[in-house]
Amino acid sequence: MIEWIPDARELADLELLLSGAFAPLTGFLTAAEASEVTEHGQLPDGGAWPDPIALALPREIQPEAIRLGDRITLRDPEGAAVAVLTVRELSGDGDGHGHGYHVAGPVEALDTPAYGPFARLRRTPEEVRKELPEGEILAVTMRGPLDGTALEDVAATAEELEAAIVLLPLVFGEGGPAVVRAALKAAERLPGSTVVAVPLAPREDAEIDLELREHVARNYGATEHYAGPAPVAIPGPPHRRGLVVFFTGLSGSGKSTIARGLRDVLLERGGRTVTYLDGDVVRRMLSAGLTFSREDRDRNIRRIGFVAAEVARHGGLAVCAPIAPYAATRQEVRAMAEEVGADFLLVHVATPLEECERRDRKGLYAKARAGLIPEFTGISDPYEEPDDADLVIDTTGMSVEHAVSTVLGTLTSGGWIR
Ligand SMILES: Nc1ncnc2c1ncn2[C@@H]1O[C@H](COP(=O)(O)OS(=O)(=O)O)[C@@H](OP(=O)(O)O)[C@H]1O
Ligand SMILES: Nc1ncnc2c1ncn2[C@@H]1O[C@H](COP(=O)(O)OP(=O)(O)O)[C@@H](O)[C@H]1O
Repeated sequence: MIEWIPDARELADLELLLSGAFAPLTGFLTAAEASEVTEHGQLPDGGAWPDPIALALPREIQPEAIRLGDRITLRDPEGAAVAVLTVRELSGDGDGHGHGYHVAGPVEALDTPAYGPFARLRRTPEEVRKELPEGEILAVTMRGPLDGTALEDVAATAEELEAAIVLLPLVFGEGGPAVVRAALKAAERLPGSTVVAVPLAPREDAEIDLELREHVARNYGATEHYAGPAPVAIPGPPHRRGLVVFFTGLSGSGKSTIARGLRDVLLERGGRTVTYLDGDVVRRMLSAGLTFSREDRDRNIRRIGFVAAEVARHGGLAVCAPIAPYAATRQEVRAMAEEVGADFLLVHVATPLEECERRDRKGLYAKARAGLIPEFTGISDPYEEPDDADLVIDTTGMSVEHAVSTVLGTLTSGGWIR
């Protein structure tokens, strides 16, 4: 049976497809529907629709594994089966790894109990419409608090139209619960108003975002839509934000030595909590039993990324120092950190192979050259040089202290430490 976990944005769209908030859509769009939407802002039947709601085939699933008519289970990250999608179309010009493919088809809800913050406020348009009074309905979509002016505007508009008010906090990502709290607060000032949480992920294009908000509002019974002001994003200062410092480089390049030195200096200075995910400790605990195949290296790096992002989610500073030879996997870890609102710093310890091999502290290169260790990075296994490093250090002829203070300099100039 084929099943997977769509990404956060796809899951949010899925919830709206299932609840009817994306009506008339009942599933993920085919390529033809999507191009009609993108080019003409409408569905093939002529109805206006702003955004191609698409579902990507995950890289680990081969396109050949998908057949028309297959029923695919879609799960949330905690494993709960959320919906079944019946495949109507598989489209795309993938690169052979399933990348670039999209799966289209109708979705059906499974009877999954709702959980998550404010789950009780995530109600379907049908339920909400039933409870609303006859007459005008003013729906307010919000991505942040309603300031005083906006509150006055909403109250005045509702009065003028003699409309009932529905507040629709648009919840997506870490900031979701705060938007619902803002809506509940606004509701106290707007008597008779109803609050319904809607998992609508923001769209990059402001016009599309607004149109989509209007569609959702209409489905919730709105005769009039008020788009709440865009939130003023004030990210905390860098020294309070979570940070992942991720060293990558060949074996013997100096990653662990610099990472340990950095950890020690940070602990001596104080002011930040530090978690050092030592490569050996990770391989012994988190990744026990994994080999050095591409799949296992990727698993290892994703596990490190997961833990580091959890540390950073709470404002901590995580230092990691695996080889991490694959660019795409390093990119995934960067995305994991950024998804929780943390910063990510990639440090490429670019000591050349010759120098690493000359050091050969553990005698591994000699063994690898002798063919005793298969798939050894740099000898018989690839290392993809980063082109997105925030800092590059070649430690050849450099003291350890100098290398550590170079990283420390970057942290200071970026404001992560004071
Ligand atoms: N085949 C092969 N290739 C590379 N390295 C090997 C291999 N087998 C064992 N070792 C030892 O394992 C250390 C690298 O582990 P990592 O977890 O950092 O590797 S990876 O990021 O998952 O690729 C690495 O340690 P460091 O020298 O600290 O980098 C090696 O000592
Ligand atoms: N400037 C430097 N920075 C880091 N390590 C250095 C430096 N100069 C020499 N070395 C030596 O290089 C070796 C690097 O080993 P290690 O830190 O375990 O590398 P990795 O974790 O990348 O495998 C150590 O023996 C270390 O003393």
